[in-house]
Amino acid sequence: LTYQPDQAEYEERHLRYISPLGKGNFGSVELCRYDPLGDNTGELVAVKRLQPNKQSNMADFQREIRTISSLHCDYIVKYRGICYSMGRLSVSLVMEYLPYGSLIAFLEKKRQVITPRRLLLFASQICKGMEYLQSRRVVHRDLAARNILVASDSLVKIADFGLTKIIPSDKEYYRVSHPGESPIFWYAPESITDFKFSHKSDVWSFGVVLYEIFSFCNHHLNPKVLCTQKIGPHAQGQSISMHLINLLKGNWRLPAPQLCPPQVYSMMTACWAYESENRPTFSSLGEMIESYVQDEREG
Ligand SMILES: CCc1cc(O)ccc1-c1ccc2c(C(=O)Nc3ccc(C)nc3)n[nH]c2c1
Repeated sequence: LTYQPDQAEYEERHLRYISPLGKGNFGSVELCRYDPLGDNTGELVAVKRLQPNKQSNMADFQREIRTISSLHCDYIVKYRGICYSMGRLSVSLVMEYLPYGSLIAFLEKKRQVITPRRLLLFASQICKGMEYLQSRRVVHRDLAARNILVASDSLVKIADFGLTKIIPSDKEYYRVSHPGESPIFWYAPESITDFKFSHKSDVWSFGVVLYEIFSFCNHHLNPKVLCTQKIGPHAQGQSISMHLINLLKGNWRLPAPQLCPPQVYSMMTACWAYESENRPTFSSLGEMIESYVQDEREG
């Protein structure tokens, strides 16, 4: 019996279902224990089953697996392997299980005890994870607090690569053919108007994640809630995007969350430069955050 800690293929008969973990971009995520010894000593894993009837997603699913199996970074949820079932008809993705769950629930629950310094630590970890993705020419396309998972009180990781795209080596951006269930309130303007995605559009979304973090993911201050309030209830469907674009063109941005340090809000607004080339890079954002943590310590 060879013990292979990071084996790439999981046998379905040893993958024991425990409970649901929520709806992802494709299929749903479940908590399972991989317990080949059958004595409950196996590791807990997060498993995303692809609904077998959605064969159209199979190609996307294979691409997601190829992308994330090549990522190795402390700030990105680790790939564990795959599990074939139904005689290799359907495939499941097996990922590292993060016990604290989503950053949204964590910040809402612990808002009384979390310091701005801890929020900056989380921001710098996400920034480092994004810097790593950029070094691999991977564009996440769905960076949002809902896709950040908490590994411990002092470590968060980027998750859910269902929408990631790899930038072709001869281009600076990736253009998708359709918006899909696009979370437009996290999208850069060029992603809304031209479906263009790049590291610079991920930087825009990073600014929205900073906003979510420093508003402790307060539901009443959620980007979708605030933008919809600003646009007004009468708009619906396609015109919501156009209303949002006009607001952004008119220089409206999400307001500074309460208690948000001015330097942090200026980082957010830098990420929200309308023209993508005027936005900072993840490495410069990382330096800004580090310098701000330094000042705070000396302050
Ligand atoms: C397998 C889907 C996937 C696909 C991908 O490409 C990247 C990451 C993930 C993923 C998604 C969710 C989780 C989770 C969790 O949801 N953990 C938790 C813990 C506690 C509570 C309350 N809720 C929740 N842990 N590891 C996870 C990995």
